[in-house]
Amino acid sequence: MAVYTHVSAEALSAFLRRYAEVGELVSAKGIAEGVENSNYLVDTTTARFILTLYEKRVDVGDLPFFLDLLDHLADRGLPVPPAIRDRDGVAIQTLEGRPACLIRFLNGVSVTRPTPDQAATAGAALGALHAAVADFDGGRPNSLGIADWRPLLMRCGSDLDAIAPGLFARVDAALAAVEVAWPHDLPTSVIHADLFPDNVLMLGARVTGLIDFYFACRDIRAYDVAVMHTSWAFDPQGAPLDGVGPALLAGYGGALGLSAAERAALPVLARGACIRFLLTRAWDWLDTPADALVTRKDPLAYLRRLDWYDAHPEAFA
Ligand SMILES: Nc1ncnc2c1ncn2[C@@H]1O[C@H](COP(=O)(O)OP(=O)(O)O)[C@@H](O)[C@H]1O
Ligand SMILES: N[C@@H](CCOP(=O)(O)O)C(=O)O
Repeated sequence: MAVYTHVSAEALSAFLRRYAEVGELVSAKGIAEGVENSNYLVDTTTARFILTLYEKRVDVGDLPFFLDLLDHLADRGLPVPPAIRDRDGVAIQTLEGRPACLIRFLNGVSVTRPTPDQAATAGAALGALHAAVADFDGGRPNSLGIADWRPLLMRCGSDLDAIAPGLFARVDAALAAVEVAWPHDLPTSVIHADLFPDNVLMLGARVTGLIDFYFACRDIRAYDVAVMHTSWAFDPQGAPLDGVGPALLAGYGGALGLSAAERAALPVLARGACIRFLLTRAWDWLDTPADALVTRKDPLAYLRRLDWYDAHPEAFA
């Protein structure tokens, strides 16, 4: 469960009074999913909201970019949850000493074993997102992009071998190969950078919500497709799901299209995405505070994906 900061009922009641038409607090529960921020499901006398308190990896200076991006995407009809503004028009608040936003609740559930139909509509939603940001001027560099992976590997160091014997050497070698082959001339744009199944809300095969834009940044657009492939085309343990990867690419291709150069780069982009999530999961695995209500995510599920991509060069043909 991701609740790092505890919010008292008194503080939350006072917080909600900053907003017009939000009503009085009825209940608040810490949300089990998520690992980055503290999230609460808040019911009031008028509606349901998500309360997010921003934690370790979110820089408060980046919040205006994230919120502007959500407003931009919502204006273009994408199912994203804008932050609610208070009576003074302020979206970014402080609660229990942390930056915090009250966010519109969206219906839907995230799938753990996507079907090809669900992957196709989710891929199309990423294509629509990339189309919609074509006229969005904001941006921030990717704070977990390829240049950050080797420093993160070195920070984890030999502790990686406590997770699995030989893990440091395996990731070191895989990263060296990715660094050599990384493309530098593909189209860039604002990307989500973390569009895992748990960040897409669905009803059946309909996408009802795209959430958790707190890694959004400017980077290689096809890297976003690769991140989706690594997270959608496998079960949570890292075993491939029949037909899901091709359906995802077809959905994205139908909405926006992949150039030959982008498609050719997907194998290295996907291996890079595996390394990124393996390393951040490993760091969290080694570093999670003992009293945090958070379920650590398995780094080795991304080692299995890395092995699978190595063994299946035809995956993106
Ligand atoms: N706007 C929203 N509408 C409905 N549920 C949401 C919304 N935002 C977050 N959630 C729920 O909260 C969970 C954690 O949110 P998320 O932003 O992924 O957290 P984190 O940033 O900590 O990873 C999601 O998996 C989802 O269940
Ligand atoms: N998606 C990443 C971790 C970020 O957590 P999220 O709940 O915001 O997606 C992973 O699974 O390692």
